[in-house]
Amino acid sequence: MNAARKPLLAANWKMNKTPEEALSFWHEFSGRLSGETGRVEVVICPPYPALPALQGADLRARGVYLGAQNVHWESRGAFTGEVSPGMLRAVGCSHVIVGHSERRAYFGESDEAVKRKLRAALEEGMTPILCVGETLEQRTAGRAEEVVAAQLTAALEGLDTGRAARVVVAYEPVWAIGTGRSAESRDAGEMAAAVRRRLRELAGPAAEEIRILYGGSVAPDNFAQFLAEAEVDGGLVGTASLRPESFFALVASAAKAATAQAGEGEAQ
Ligand SMILES: O=C[C@H](O)COP(=O)(O)O
Repeated sequence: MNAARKPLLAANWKMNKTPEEALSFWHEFSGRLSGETGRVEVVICPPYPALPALQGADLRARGVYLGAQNVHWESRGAFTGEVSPGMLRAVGCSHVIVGHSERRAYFGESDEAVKRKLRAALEEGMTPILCVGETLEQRTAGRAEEVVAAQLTAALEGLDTGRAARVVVAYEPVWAIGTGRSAESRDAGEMAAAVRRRLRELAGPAAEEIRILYGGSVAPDNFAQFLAEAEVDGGLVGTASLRPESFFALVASAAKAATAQAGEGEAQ
């Protein structure tokens, strides 16, 4: 982490929780909050049908943001099953995940589609959380950095610096997602540093403002190690975000790390 960037923790519930279950989670989770959201940007990304229920709850009053897991790039039209950025805004979303590896792998989402989604989200004033990451095969072949750099280039090349600064990048090694096998924090730190280098090439000084998250089997017992890496600014969390107590433990851990870092900054 770096005191110059506010850490961000996003819950990606994937295809889990009805509106009722989402509200039940929120009541239990919010009951535990006591000021952590002043230090950490917390985002909850439920499935689409649960968005209105959470929009009607007191997330914003408690400093928590609402996000979506996907978006289409067009604003309206004959695109059966798709949802536009404006529609997400209308149900309270300020953030949206784009290019998650599950969307790339299971739904054929191309780099070009990811780029369009990212730009459409920015155009609507939303914060896109751009997911990048290599497969195990690519890592074993020593191509992890090259693959991630290409994904970043495809999504971000040509973006003006004002918009680029609003992007959040989530580095998620595909082999670590939902497997219980997280990356070693040192490897994640090295990949985050490689992401930052590529961002500098693509976005110049705006790169220093872009938060880089780690995702892939993040859990309360390993998260602090990732946050200790200089270029890791938070997490994109699947499984451990489904239970209020474990997601809160992650939020508390990030808030503690941010407080410690702010203290170090003041002491210098
Ligand atoms: O978006 C979240 C990631 O895919 C990580 O999922 P996970 O925490 O279940 O490994």
